[in-house]
Amino acid sequence: MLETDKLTKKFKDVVAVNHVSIELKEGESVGLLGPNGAGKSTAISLISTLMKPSSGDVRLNGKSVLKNPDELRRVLGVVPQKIALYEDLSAYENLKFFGRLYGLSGKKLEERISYVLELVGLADRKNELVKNYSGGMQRRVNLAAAMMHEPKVLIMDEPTVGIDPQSRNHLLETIRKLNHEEGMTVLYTSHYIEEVEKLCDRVYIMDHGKVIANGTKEELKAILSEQETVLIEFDQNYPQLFEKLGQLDGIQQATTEEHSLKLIIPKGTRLLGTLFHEAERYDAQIINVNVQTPTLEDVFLRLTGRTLRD
Ligand SMILES: Nc1ncnc2c1ncn2[C@@H]1O[C@H](COP(=O)(O)OP(=O)(O)OP(=O)(O)O)[C@@H](O)[C@H]1O
Repeated sequence: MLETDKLTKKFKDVVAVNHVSIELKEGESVGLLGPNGAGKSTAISLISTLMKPSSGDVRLNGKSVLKNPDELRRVLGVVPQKIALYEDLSAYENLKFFGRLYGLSGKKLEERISYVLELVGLADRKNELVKNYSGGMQRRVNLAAAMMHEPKVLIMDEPTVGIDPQSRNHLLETIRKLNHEEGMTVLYTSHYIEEVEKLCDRVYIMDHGKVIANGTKEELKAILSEQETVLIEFDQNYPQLFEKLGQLDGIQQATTEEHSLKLIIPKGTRLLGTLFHEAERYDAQIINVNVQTPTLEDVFLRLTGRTLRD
C-alpha cells in the first residue's frame, strides 16, 4: 500500500536517513524501532511528505507521491511527537478546527468529532481547555485530531513519550483496536520495545539512519535461535565479578542493570558451574537465575552491541 524506496535524507554532514526501504501492507501494524537519534522522526517526516528527501522515493499503491502528495495526505493521519494543538481552545474546538481544515462541516463534522472523542476516551471532558489537560490527555487529543479525516493509514511518532501510565495504556489500546477492529494500517515509532511487541506484527529496526533488520517478531527473534539469554540476579551490584563473568569464554553479550547481569550465550553452554564458582570467590549471593527466550531488546543488543536506552 505505502512504501519507501531507498529513502535518504542528508543534513550537511549527517545522513539522518540512509537508503531506508519500508513497506506497509494494508491492515498491517508495523513498528519502527530504534534509539533516540536513529532517524525515526526524519523517516516519518519524509514518508508523510512534510520533508523532501535527498534521494529515494515514497509510493502509494505503486505511484510516487513526491510530486503530487495530495492523495497521500488524504489517506494519511500523522500523529507528531510534539503536541500540535491550540492550547487556549477546548478539545472540541480544536477538533472542529481540524475537521474544517479537511473540509468537513455540519452534521458530518459533529458526528466525526463525537466519534474521535469517544475513541480516545475524552467525550466527557471535551469542553475543557487543552492547556489544562495532562500531557497524556493532550496526546490523546493529538491522535483524535489526526483521525478527523478518516485516514486509512496512521503514522505515529513516539506517541507515548513522557505520559502517565493510564493515558499510555489508553492510547495503546486505542491503536490496537483501530488496527484489529477497523483494519487501520499503522506505522508505530518507538524506542519502547514492549509497546512494539504488543502492537506490531512486523518490525523494522533502525540504527544510525539505516534499517539494520526487519521481519515479523518471530523472524527477528529467530536471529537468536541459537542463543539463550540468562538473567542472573544478585543481592547487590558486583562490578568486578560482573566484568569477569562477561568475559568468560563463549559469552556473546553481557549487560548489567542494577543488581542483575544479563548474558547471551550459545544454546547448551554449560555456564552454571563456573557462575556459582566465581560468585563464591567474590562472596556474592545469587538470588535467582533465569533462562529466558530472547526478546526484541536482545535482538537489538545482538545487532548493535548496545541497548535501546544507551
Ligand atoms: N533539521 C535537522 N538538521 C540537522 N540534523 C538533523 C535535523 N533533524 C534531525 N537531524 C539529525 O538526524 C539524526 C536523526 O534524528 P531523528 O530526530 O530523525 O532521530 P529519532 O530516531 O527520531 O530520534 P528522537 O526520538 O530523539 O527524535 C540525528 O543525528 C539528528 O541530530
